[in-house]
Order: sequence, then C-alpha cells, then structure tokens
Amino acid sequence: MFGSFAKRLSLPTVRRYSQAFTMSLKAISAKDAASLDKDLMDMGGWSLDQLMELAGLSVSQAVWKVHPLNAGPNILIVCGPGNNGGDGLVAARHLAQYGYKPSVYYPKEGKNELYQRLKTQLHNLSVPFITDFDAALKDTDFLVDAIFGFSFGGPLRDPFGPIVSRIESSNIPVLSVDAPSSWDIQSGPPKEGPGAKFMPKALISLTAPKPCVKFYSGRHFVGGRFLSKDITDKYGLDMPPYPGIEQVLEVKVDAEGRL
Ligand SMILES: NC(=O)C1=CN([C@@H]2O[C@H](COP(=O)(O)OP(=O)(O)OC[C@H]3O[C@@H](n4cnc5c(N)ncnc54)[C@H](O)[C@@H]3O)[C@@H](O)[C@H]2O)[C@@H](O)CC1
Ligand SMILES: [K+]
Repeated sequence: MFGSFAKRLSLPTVRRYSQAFTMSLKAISAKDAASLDKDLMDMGGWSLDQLMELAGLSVSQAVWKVHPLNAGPNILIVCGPGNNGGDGLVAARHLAQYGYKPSVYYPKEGKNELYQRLKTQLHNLSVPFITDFDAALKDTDFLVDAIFGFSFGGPLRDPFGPIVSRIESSNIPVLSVDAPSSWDIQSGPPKEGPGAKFMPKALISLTAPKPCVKFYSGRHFVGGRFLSKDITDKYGLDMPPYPGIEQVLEVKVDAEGRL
C-alpha cells in the first residue's frame, strides 16, 4: 500500500543558515500531489483552510528571505482561480502584517467561499485589489506569482496569457508559488509563447518539488510544513529538515538540475 511514487532529485544541497549539507529531496508528480492533498483532508484530519494557511505563511516567509522589507515594500500578488491563488491571498495577509504594502491582482476569482473569506480579511487590512495591472506593475518592487500550481495543464487560456507575458517582460523580481505559472508541471516551460522565457528569481515548492524544477535555475525553497511520517512514507517523500521554527527551507538542485 505504501509504494514509492516519487522521483529522487539528485543530491540537492540544503543550506541551513551558514551550515551547508547535502541531502536528497524527491519530487512529487501533479497526480500524487493532488492525491496527497486529498489524503490529508480525507484521512489526516486537515481542512483546506489549515493547509492553505500554512502554505501561504511559508510563501510570505520566502518573500521575506528573498526580498526583505528594506528592499521595497510594494508587493504585487497575482492570484489565479484555484488554491494556488488562495495561497497568494493568505500570503498577502501575512505580508501586510509584516509591514509590506501588498496589493492583489485577482482577475478571475475562484468560486470557493474560502476565497471570499480571505478577501474579507484583506479588505479589513485595507489591502487593495487592483484592476489596472499595467499601472500596478510600474509601482511594484516584487511580485508573487500565485496564478497556477500543480493543477495547471494545457495552453494558457485568457486572460492569463497576456498576464504571464507582461510579468515575463518586466524586470520585476518574482517568487513563484509551487511552480512558475505557464510551466507544465512535468515538462517545464512551454516551447514558445507566454512563459517560454519565464524564469522567476525564486520558487517555493509546497510539500515537495514538482518534476519541472529540473528546468529551474533560481533560488529554490520548500515550504508547507504539514507532512507526517505516514504520508512521507506513502508517497516516498523526504521530510525537509526545517530548522527550528522556520516554515521554509532553501534547497539547491545540483548544477545539472537533474532529477
Ligand atoms: N499539499 C499542498 O501542497 C497544498 C497545496 N496548495 C496549493 O494548491 C495548489 C493546487 O491548487 P488547485 O488544485 O486548486 O489548482 P491550481 O491553483 O494549480 O489551478 C487550478 C485552476 O487553474 C485553472 N487552469 C488550469 N489550467 C489552465 C490553463 N491552461 N489556462 C487557464 N486556466 C487554467 C483551472 O481551471 C482552475 O481554476 C498547489 O499548487 C498549491 O499552491 C495549498 O493551498 C494547500 C496544500
Ligand atoms: K504559481
């Protein structure tokens, strides 16, 4: 029953503060990532709210590490219609609490009532929901790509093609949540069109890296500290050695970026 579904990333180096040590981390396919989520909720006693809260908290901490407050407070969080977008909404709330000035671009809102509650929380913190994306980009110091995660598939449908193109052609540093949006979860960046040249400055993989990280060459974090041993055993994953109270851990795939 507890088969190993995951592939091994070859010898990523895990940086732990100033200590560097080597470990192996395994990737999880999109199908297994969805199944793992379901297991956590159906059998593990978790609710989606809880998972999203921890995921979004990790995203906010990764922003802090890549783009500390003194590097510029204006963070634009671009949210998609699914749970990846939900992680972005949670992260926006934490970033506001840390003293950043986040704003959210949410061009196609998800239907889940959870997203509406997250929106209410942001309204209560006076976090703006912008509609003029081009104008917002001019005032943005750092961008969080929470458009699509492991359920993305196929060519980008509107309005997201032009949105990804604008992000790609801007010089704004980006943190992508779970996967660079527009990238196939298995086979990485599209050969042409929006996203073909998209290489975010940073990526946070939630739970475990997805296979597309072998095409990725920026700073890479893992987050989403909700795994238990039965789940890591079932999916053949590693428990990331998060130091102390940290919600994120920076990892480095080897120079060839091989899985
Ligand atoms: N265990 C975990 O790792 C957790 C993951 N979470 C997040 O949940 C994400 C997965 O969420 P979902 O399954 O809701 O899916 P996503 O948020 O990845 O995307 C689903 C949405 O994207 C749309 N979409 C898919 N392909 C498209 C295309 N080609 N063009 C336009 N729209 C497209 C779908 O219609 C759907 O609305 C993860 O990547 C992660 O960010 C957390 O929220 C909860 C815990
Ligand atoms: K993303």
